[in-house]
Amino acid sequence: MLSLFGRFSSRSIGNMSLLSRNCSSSSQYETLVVKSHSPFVYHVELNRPDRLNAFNKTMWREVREAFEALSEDKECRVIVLSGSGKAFTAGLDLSDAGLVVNDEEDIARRCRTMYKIIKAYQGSFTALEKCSKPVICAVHGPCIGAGVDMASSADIRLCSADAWFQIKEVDIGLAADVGTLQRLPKAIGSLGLVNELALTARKFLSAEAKECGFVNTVYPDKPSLIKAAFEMADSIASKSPVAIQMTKKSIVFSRDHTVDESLEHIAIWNQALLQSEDLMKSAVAAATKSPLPPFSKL
Ligand SMILES: CC/C=C\C=C\CC(=O)SCCNC(=O)CCNC(=O)[C@H](O)C(C)(C)COP(=O)(O)OP(=O)(O)OC[C@H]1O[C@@H](n2cnc3c(N)ncnc32)[C@H](O)[C@@H]1OP(=O)(O)O
Repeated sequence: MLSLFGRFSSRSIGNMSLLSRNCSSSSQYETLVVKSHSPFVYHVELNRPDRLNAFNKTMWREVREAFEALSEDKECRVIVLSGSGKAFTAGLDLSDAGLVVNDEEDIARRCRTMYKIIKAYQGSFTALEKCSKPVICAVHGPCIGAGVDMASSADIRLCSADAWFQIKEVDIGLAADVGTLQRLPKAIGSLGLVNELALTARKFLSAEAKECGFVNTVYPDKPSLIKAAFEMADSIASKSPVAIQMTKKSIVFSRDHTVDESLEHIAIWNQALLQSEDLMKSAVAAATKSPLPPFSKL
């Protein structure tokens, strides 16, 4: 495997298929730490700190597997995503991108292989959006290239003051292709700013990320960021999982559909979900000014 850039030497080259292996949410991963943090709250930590959590082939695969597993895990109601070490992520692993793969001579065959890789990498971040549980993305330090794609597919973004973001792809000769150009305009509501950031690859700092609405809140440092992310997660986990999962589903659906289509979508779902025991339990708690009751697993 050739390195895309000589300076980023190849240290760990994943040799497993992009599209293989199913893990449960408690499985051991090579590039992630996935663990239960508090009742119904899971922590997914990008864990290649010596490579600044750059995405090698194994990490691309494991991210998809982890979020697909957590989506089905009844012990999980909400997920905090963060990075270990000094960066959230330096983006694509330039020594193990999986993009210089082709020994096939024919262009059509090479294209087919490349298409499958791009679709698989897209699927890794779409797995956050498709995950039935909300994902809170807590960014510290550099968040570059694929990192912005990943953060864009989370439901809530928080960051520390030292966080900085960069849609770096044009600097390495790529048009970003795993979600930033599709999701960021909808997250920050300014196509003009997305154009500027994606076309110039200039860095934007935590204050600008907050100002444009990409992150909700900026915390002074990583410990306070992580603490706040888990407090938010605990609050979400205390609520009806029926209500939380449907709220996420409806918000994601509504982003990409008309108001009429989205109202129809929630009406069809809620004709069933309004009959859930969670509604009655929550309504009684509200009426009697009692704390929320425990909810059955979902
Ligand atoms: C189908 C395609 C799908 C997705 C495409 C995504 C595109 C992208 O993600 S584009 C962005 C690619 N990333 C970069 O260009 C960032 C490169 N890194 C840096 O510029 C710097 O490392 C830094 C983030 C500014 C941090 O600098 P510094 O604090 O000085 O740390 P370093 O000494 O540079 O890095 C420490 C260590 O990590 C290795 N490393 C850093 N980034 C990457 C990377 N992207 N890929 C592989 N390895 C990386 C770096 O080589 C160092 O390793 P040593 O062995 O200690 O030298």
